[in-house]
Amino acid sequence: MSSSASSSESTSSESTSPETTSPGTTFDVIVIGAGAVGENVADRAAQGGLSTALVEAELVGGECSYWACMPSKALLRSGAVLRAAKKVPGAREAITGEIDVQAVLARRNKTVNDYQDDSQAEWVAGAGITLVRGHARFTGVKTLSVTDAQGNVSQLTARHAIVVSTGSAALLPDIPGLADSAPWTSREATSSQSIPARLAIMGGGVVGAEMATAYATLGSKVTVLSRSGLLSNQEPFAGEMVRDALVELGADVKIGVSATTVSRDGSGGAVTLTLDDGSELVVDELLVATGRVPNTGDLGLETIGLEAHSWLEVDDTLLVTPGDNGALDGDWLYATGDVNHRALLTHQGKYQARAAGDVIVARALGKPLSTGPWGAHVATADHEAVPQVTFTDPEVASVGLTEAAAKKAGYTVKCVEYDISWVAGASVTADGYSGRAKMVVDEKRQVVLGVTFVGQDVADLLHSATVAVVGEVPLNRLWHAVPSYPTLSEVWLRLLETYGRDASSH
Ligand SMILES: Cc1cc2nc3c(=O)[nH]c(=O)nc-3n(C[C@H](O)[C@H](O)[C@H](O)COP(=O)(O)OP(=O)(O)OC[C@H]3O[C@@H](n4cnc5c(N)ncnc54)[C@H](O)[C@@H]3O)c2cc1C
Ligand SMILES: NC(=O)c1ccc[n+]([C@@H]2O[C@H](COP(=O)([O-])OP(=O)(O)OC[C@H]3O[C@@H](n4cnc5c(N)ncnc54)[C@H](O)[C@@H]3O)[C@@H](O)[C@H]2O)c1
Repeated sequence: MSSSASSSESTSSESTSPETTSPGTTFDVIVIGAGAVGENVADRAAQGGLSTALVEAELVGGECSYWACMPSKALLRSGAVLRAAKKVPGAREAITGEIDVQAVLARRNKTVNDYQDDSQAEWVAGAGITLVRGHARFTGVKTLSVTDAQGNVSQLTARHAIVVSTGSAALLPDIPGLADSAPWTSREATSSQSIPARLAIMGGGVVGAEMATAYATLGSKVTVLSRSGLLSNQEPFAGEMVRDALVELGADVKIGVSATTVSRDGSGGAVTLTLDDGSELVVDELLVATGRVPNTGDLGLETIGLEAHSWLEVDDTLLVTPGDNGALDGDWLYATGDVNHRALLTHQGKYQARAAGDVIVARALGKPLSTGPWGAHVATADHEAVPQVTFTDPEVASVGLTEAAAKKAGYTVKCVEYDISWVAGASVTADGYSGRAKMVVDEKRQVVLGVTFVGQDVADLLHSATVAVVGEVPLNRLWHAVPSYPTLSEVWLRLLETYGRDASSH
């Protein structure tokens, strides 16, 4: 399932390429965690000619493939297609029944390959990477022990680098009774084989908003408890539009309300939440979607002078920043993906993986480094050019800085907004199209700092904005990027027109 399924040989003259893993095996590079990110680091290192081991405790493919991106999108897609068809006369009349929940769950199961990772393990082998199954723990500088499912322990040593790509897990807030109430996390929400009649969701972030959309569509009576507005890291109108849509789907969205205690009646009984507005909520399942913690609790970090349970702070080449920790001397410890807390997104982690894999190869082989901003060996885009699509209905697609974030960062900005329903492409897409776009412009440099699109089918519009932000394309040049008629991308032209054209600067 990895995006870059090319094969490679470990041909470096200084490399050893073991056939099997045995006590004391040495590799050039060891990657801990075969999620989407770890797979890509290992692939780049192997393609660069380094002998590479990939250690995985659960399923090759990680969270994204089995319990996050892919199953969540599978749960959401059928409802989105159905609603889209209902907005187009001719198609609408052809809909003769309700959503088929069992078929949706079956398609989700197929999407996650029934929780089997053989095809991904096959890809790893084909890429010339040695897969080591088991739980890795540091035992010292450049050394690890790996404990497999049978309890056998083997030792691995890295010649050049170890990369921690162990991802993150759901955070459970410290609310009395919560941990003992068998709450759902994103894992249960994305893998459930049935739809609870009543589902409460704690947290109005991305997981909360997406799962509220999915479960409300699939028949649950959903109640969302959100301390702040929904999707509070986005432009405010995004969360407001998603909230309105959820209410239309029959969900109850309680803003500014938190649970103070949680309890469950016996095993598998109803869950009761007491809320800080004085009310009580009784549901069949409670999904906790209140953020993430790093998978660094049982990693032996103490043996190399780092703290267990901490996020691993890295520089732009993805090296764990050493501070005054002598154990990290020699540029050998890297962290990529969720575990470094830079941008908890698969695509951004894979971007880091490409930079990290390549810089490890360059450092190992003494090749020139390209570590200035936007160089080949750095993850510059993590700072101010991160794209993200939230697959609610309407979708929220954004890149770069929001107005609030840009002002906080010290930019002088001018922002323009536009109602996407006014472009011709929107009226073709759906009757009664509802959507909004916003562009944040750096007034000084006349470049786009951030763009947000909210509406049906805006996800694939996003890359145009990402190119504009990353390329720092001047506004006067963007006028020459002509959007095709009649597509949703004409919103670009409208945003520019709303901003105004300065002919003197051309
Ligand atoms: C519900 C949900 C939906 C999401 N949807 C999207 C989306 O649509 N798009 C998007 O871009 N992002 C999405 N994300 C975020 C995305 O899932 C993560 O950013 C991504 O999975 C991070 O990849 P990773 O490789 O860093 O970590 P992971 O995918 O978590 O992989 C880490 C791997 O390391 C293994 N591991 C951990 N510790 C050890 C150890 N000690 N020894 C050996 N192996 C170990 C784990 O078993 C795991 O396989 C979603 C997240 C959630 C929760
Ligand atoms: N489509 C996507 O790209 C996608 C989808 C799902 C998840 N993800 C990624 O996964 C990560 C985790 O998502 P998430 O939704 O768990 O985290 P999040 O940080 O996006 O949202 C968590 C929300 O929970 C709230 N919260 C925290 N404690 C609370 C409490 N005690 N009671 C009520 N609310 C509380 C926070 O204020 C916040 O709004 C995100 O960083 C996201 O980028 C991405």
